[in-house]
Amino acid sequence: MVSNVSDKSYVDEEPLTERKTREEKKKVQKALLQSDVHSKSDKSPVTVADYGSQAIVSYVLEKELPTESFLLVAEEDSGDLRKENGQETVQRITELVNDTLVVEECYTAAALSTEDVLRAIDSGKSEGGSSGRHWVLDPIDGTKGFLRGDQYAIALALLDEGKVVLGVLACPNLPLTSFGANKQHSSESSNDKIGCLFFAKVGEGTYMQSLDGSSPIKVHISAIENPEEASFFESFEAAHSLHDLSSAIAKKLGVKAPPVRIDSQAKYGALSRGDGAIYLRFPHKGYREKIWDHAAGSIVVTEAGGVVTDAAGNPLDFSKGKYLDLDTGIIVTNQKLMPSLLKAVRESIQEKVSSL
Ligand SMILES: Nc1ncnc2c1ncn2[C@@H]1O[C@H](COP(=O)(O)O)[C@@H](OP(=O)(O)O)[C@H]1O
Ligand SMILES: [Mg+2]
Ligand SMILES: [Mg+2]
Ligand SMILES: [Mg+2]
Repeated sequence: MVSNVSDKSYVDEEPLTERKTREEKKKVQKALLQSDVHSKSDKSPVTVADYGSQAIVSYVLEKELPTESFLLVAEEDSGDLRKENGQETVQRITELVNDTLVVEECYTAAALSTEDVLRAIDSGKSEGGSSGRHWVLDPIDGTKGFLRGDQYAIALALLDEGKVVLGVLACPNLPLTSFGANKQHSSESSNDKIGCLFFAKVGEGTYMQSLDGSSPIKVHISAIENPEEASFFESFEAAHSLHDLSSAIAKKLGVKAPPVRIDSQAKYGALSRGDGAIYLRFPHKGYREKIWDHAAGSIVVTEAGGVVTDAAGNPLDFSKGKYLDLDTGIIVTNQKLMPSLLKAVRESIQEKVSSL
């Protein structure tokens, strides 16, 4: 639920020229991506944009925070790029990074070398943990969505003594107005202005602004108490979350709307402004969730009044290093719906186990 709907600039339709520019940019983006996609050892995709984003955020954070001891836990590393056949890709990333930094005038003094870029990527090698402060970065969350031209997010959080105290989520393809059960998953289908930035600091609430810089507005999670009126989010990718289990849970709960499937932590952002009321995530057996996939999103939701837990109702523990130790899955909703959601989750999991 957006708390200040009187801000007209926020809900205006995108002018035709801007929409054309956006469509042009997307065409360029797609053309770039064809040759710039690689496969990691776990078979997941990584692109020059993932590496470039990590290099830029890491470089800028270190420049902006010179007095802090700088520890960063980030998804990507330079291992594959340093191999013999990685040279061309590093060159490409370095060009993209320099082109991007040039836009920000204060970073134009000297172009970064390929070694500077590799070093910036590798600044993200911290393991995290329960002591001190750690930045946590997913340079592109939802790479598969990014490749499809759908939703993705750049997700940055700050951990202090293992607790998330700050979160920023940039969602370049998320419409500024609602993105719920009544909208299709692809931003191509929408005439709304797109590009949202969510940010939350512990104790201070969650705010959203457009990525091109409108003034921030405070956002709140849905206040829906009746599950029949609720809609729920889940991963677009069936490989990332058990769609049949979430469908059983939704049915048990009485949710009528079909699932809204979108990629990335854009789900947390959309939830924080009340686009839907529930987020269900049940990875296939054996998958271990990483902190960068949830740190920023979880504070964006909790500061907007939501609750984020594992399937047993435990809060997420970000103090154990790179991985989250979870009971089965992650569920998110408002405080009123959480008890009945937990009950539906528990019963559906039991039924699934006993049917095996
Ligand atoms: N088998 C799996 N099960 C659950 N999550 C997975 C997965 N394989 C990859 N992921 C994670 O799911 C994230 C995307 O989440 P979503 O499904 O909500 O879009 C990926 O982030 P990246 O795209 O940053 O690698 C990746 O970390
Ligand atoms: Mg990835
Ligand atoms: Mg991710
Ligand atoms: Mg990623």
